[in-house]
Amino acid sequence: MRPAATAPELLRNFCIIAHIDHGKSTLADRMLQLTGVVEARAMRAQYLDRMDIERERGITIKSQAVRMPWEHAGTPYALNMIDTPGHVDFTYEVSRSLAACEGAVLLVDAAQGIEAQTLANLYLALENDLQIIPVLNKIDLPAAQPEKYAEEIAGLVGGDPADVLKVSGKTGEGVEALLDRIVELIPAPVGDAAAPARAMIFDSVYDTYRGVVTYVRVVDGNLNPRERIAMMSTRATHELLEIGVISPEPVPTKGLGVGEVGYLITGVKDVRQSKVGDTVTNAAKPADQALGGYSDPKPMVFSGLYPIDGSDYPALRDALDKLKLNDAALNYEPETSVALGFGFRVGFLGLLHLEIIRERLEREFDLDLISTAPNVVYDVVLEDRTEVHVTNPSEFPGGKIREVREPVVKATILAPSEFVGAIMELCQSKRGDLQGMDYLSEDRVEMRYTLPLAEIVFDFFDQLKSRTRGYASLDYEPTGEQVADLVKVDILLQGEQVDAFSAIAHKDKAYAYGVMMTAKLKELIPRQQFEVPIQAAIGSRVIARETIRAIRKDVLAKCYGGDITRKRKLLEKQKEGKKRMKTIGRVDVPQEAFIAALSSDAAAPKDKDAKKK
Ligand SMILES: Nc1nc2c(ncn2[C@@H]2O[C@H](COP(=O)(O)OP(=O)(O)OP(=O)(O)O)[C@@H](O)[C@H]2O)c(=O)[nH]1
Repeated sequence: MRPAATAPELLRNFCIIAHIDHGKSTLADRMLQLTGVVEARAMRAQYLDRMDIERERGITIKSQAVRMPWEHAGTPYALNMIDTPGHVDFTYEVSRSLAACEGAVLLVDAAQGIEAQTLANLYLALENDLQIIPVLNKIDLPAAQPEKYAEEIAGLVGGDPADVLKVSGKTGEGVEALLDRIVELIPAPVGDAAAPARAMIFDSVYDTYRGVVTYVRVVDGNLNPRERIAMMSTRATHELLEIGVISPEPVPTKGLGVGEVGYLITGVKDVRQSKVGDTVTNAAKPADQALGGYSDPKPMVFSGLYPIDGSDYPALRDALDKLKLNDAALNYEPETSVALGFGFRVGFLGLLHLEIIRERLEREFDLDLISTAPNVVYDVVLEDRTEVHVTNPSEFPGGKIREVREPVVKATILAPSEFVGAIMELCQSKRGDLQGMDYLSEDRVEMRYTLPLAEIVFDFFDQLKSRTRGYASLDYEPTGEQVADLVKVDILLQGEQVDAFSAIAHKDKAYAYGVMMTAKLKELIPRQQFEVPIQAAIGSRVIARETIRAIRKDVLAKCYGGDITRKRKLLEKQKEGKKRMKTIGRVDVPQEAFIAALSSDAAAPKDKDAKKK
């Protein structure tokens, strides 16, 4: 028998928000086990190895929203735990998950205290009017200081330090009390059961076997299997093939009512047809007004992706199309580069997103790629006030420019107070503006900066970590644009511009970029039969120059006389080598030189740790 919908007063929808590694997944696993959703025996095999389970069941579970039964004071409740990604790149995903909940468990490592993402997530939760349950985790650790951090948290969210729950996701201590607290404190969802159905899409994933699986939270009315539903933004209608809850596998139900969280399957094949933030309604009896949606995620960082082997171009296009099915935030357009041939200009949410996509393309689709140095988006206003949106440095307009605007972020840095000086120095060197500073306790400080996105995209996080011996944490969110003194630096080989190396830089840093790039290319490009000047220029003004001296490369020099076949072989080989060269003007540049120059320390994204999930 398929279960019927649950009454709203018996439902609790919550999420767990935490800084990376504070133990969210471990606590979630423990809850699944304590509520009997996953048996203790199966626990290890299944939940700690999510990828396997996804493959086995042929549905992408990712535990976006798991329903758990929990009895409190003799009454059976259903708790929906909604997953939120932890990294800054995906803040927009966090906020949409939060919109599906009434409460949040704010989880803090009892040995670490509050970190930057704890704050960022807490603010998002407060903006969504969620009931916050503060919890200290990992109290089993010898280094845990629950009393100290309970005070820190109480100072932040208000309330009595004694009310901060103390748990261990590892041993399970305190987790039952937490489940009880969720029932007691988090409000039951409210909605109009008699109104036309309205359900908010908070996630949608593509599954090879079942097509798109859409995760929804019902606000008003109800959705039932076999009826026709309509997407309110596009008016497209689909038949509801299956509807149900995840517990922990998909369980079809007789429908979903007010406040319920579950999944829908309609047989569409493209996540864009089931857009996150859209409202699902009943096609026969549609609602008048959509729920407040989310804004579309806007790509923040762009990079050119080119196959190393030009004949892989169609394969790259197919691979991107496939990834797009499951990632509505991925954007790309074909692009050609004199130096790199055919490829795509791809827009990402941030560097982590870029790295994930690149890695998936290489691993799952077996492609060898070059990616150009990532850049942010600039708005250039010309003298006649026309605006140009620049996603590729080589498109930066020449001629008279009135102003250039670049994206800025609001960054929050948390660190022990002894590092304040070091952090200020770093932020200053990155054109940061201190907005405010607060002491969370006597030895921990929160610093707020506005920084150009372009400055933190590269090695900011690495530098922050090294200057604070790993103690600082960082979070940031876009806050708009600012006018800045930016110029385009071109790199020229024998007077020919090489598009892949153009960069947009702040005026004070343009010279350094020019010197660095020309010196590096001098190392990488083999000597030619004529002299090759390498120049860096802003407009027509050359700011740096190196010269590769001429050489006559005679491959036959070593074979005197005789053997004609041997000579031929050498000449053949030389021809082969030439094929892998790109000719810029008259200069032959080996493919490897491009790869080496573009994946240099200066150009490569490095702040890896900033962004595990
Ligand atoms: N001693 C102890 N270790 C814990 C506890 N909870 C989690 N851990 C450890 O802390 C580390 C991070 O735990 P996760 O559950 O993966 O943390 P997370 O917040 O989900 O991390 P991300 O998924 O990377 O964001 C793991 O090595 C866990 O084994 C706990 O209660 N006690």
